[in-house]
Amino acid sequence: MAGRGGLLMLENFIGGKFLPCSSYLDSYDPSTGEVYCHVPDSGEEEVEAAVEAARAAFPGWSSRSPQERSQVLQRLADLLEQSLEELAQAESRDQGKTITLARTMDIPRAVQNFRFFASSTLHQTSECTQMDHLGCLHYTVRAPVGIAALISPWNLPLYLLTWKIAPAIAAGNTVIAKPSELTSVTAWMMCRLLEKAGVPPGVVNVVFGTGPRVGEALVSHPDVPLISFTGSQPTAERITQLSAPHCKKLSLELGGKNPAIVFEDANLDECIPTTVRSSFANQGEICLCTSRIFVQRSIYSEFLKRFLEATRKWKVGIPSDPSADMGALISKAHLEKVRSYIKKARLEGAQILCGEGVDKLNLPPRNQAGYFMLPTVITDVKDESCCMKEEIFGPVTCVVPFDSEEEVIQRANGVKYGLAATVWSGNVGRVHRVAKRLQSGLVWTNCWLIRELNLPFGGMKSSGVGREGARDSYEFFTEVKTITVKH
Ligand SMILES: NC(=O)C1=CN([C@@H]2O[C@H](COP(=O)(O)OP(=O)(O)OC[C@H]3O[C@@H](n4cnc5c(N)ncnc54)[C@H](O)[C@@H]3O)[C@@H](O)[C@H]2O)C=CC1
Ligand SMILES: N/C(=C\C=C\C(=O)O)C(=O)O
Repeated sequence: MAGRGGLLMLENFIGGKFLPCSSYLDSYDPSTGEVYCHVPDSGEEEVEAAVEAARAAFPGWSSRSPQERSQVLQRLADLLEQSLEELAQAESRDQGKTITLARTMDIPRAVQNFRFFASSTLHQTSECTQMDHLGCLHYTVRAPVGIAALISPWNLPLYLLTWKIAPAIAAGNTVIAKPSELTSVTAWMMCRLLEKAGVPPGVVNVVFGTGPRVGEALVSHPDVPLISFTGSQPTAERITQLSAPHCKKLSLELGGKNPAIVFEDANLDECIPTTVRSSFANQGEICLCTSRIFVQRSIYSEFLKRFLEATRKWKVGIPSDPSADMGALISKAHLEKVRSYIKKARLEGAQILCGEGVDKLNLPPRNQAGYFMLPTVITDVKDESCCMKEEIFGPVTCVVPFDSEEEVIQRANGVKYGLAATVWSGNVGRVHRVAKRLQSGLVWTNCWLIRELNLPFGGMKSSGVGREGARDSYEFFTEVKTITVKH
């Protein structure tokens, strides 16, 4: 919808209707630094209306059969797929990611999320045990919980939001989604498809705005018993505090400081291009991205030389350029934060081998104020450095040598996060041994980001609470009851 100054103006989606808001936020095109869209700056009033709509829709939606709900999800997947190109263009512009990534990863995965949970929800079973000596049979039943708050970040906007909406509504809940205020457009576009897909009014409500205003009103609302959140650890702490008085169910998917461990028997022809991708895909703005690369000393020099060559070929370009490997970072503030880590590394005596401050970035005049930076490789950095400890969430990776298996396991585990590790080795015994000892919710060996949606996804330590996936999401979005029958 065109609004003030011909710019796109989004509206909240509550009870099946698009509703204007009394105030709006500016949303920037990361590739130019210009305002191109206005996003509702919602607050308590909008949350109250969304809760009312979600509450009214719950009895009807939760009493439909899984098959009926599944059909609605399948129709929504089909409609999203029919709009794939339009959604990909919008996601790329709104987030700064390349059009290629939006086309081949973000939007296809959003479609797949609905298809996957439309199917998996049909195959959930409950438990039953016998106690014949007492003449008892025990079984479990599961029921949707109620109104779910779904809060998502800006890095994979529709991908991560639909990863929450799909299982929540498949299980019979009604939802209030709050996308990141920095990337709201594709969620709003999805709302335009809900009625046609057969989603009844009030089953999916979307309120736009900032975390401190609308986010906090949502998570502290007494009639919202469960919260699924993906984002940063400080925000997760705040949400935990606000929800604690109500004992809400929480699923928290947080950040990472993910190690790649490259042993001397690794296949470098596969390892190097994959590790460039795992470090810099989506501008390094994926919680699963590699940011600490431990390389066995005997191959360290060769690895570094080849890794740098490959990184220099990783093309930074405007998001609409189909040949670009990397687009713009999400915001000016985020770009400055990422750059500040390079400055700190320099002050600590680390070497910046390529990228920020070393190589020149060529951009068209229109994009000079965009939030671009080059993929950056740091070496000679200590494990205690903030670049090796903190989540940078940008196109920055550190490469350091190691000597033994035991040493590298200790060092890889020596951070507060525990989300995703990669292990590169041709020795199958070592791969299993190391994977087992890493403190990490996910370990990819000789590959990265191959997702099996059935299996648990999530992190340990400060990387999160709970898991998502076919069974895990179903369990989170339902309440279980154990029934004992004496016969
Ligand atoms: N999945 C991940 O691991 C992600 C990690 N991050 C990390 O977080 C850093 C900051 O990025 P942000 O966008 O500020 O992440 P954030 O955690 O503040 O934002 C994520 C979502 O939470 C909402 N939110 C923020 N404060 C809230 C509050 N008090 N109550 C309820 N909802 C709230 C935001 O509006 C957004 O929808 C990044 O630099 C990166 O390090 C960011 C995005 C995703
Ligand atoms: N949660 C994030 C990525 C998830 C990817 C997936 O489910 O495949 C993130 O980057 O925040």
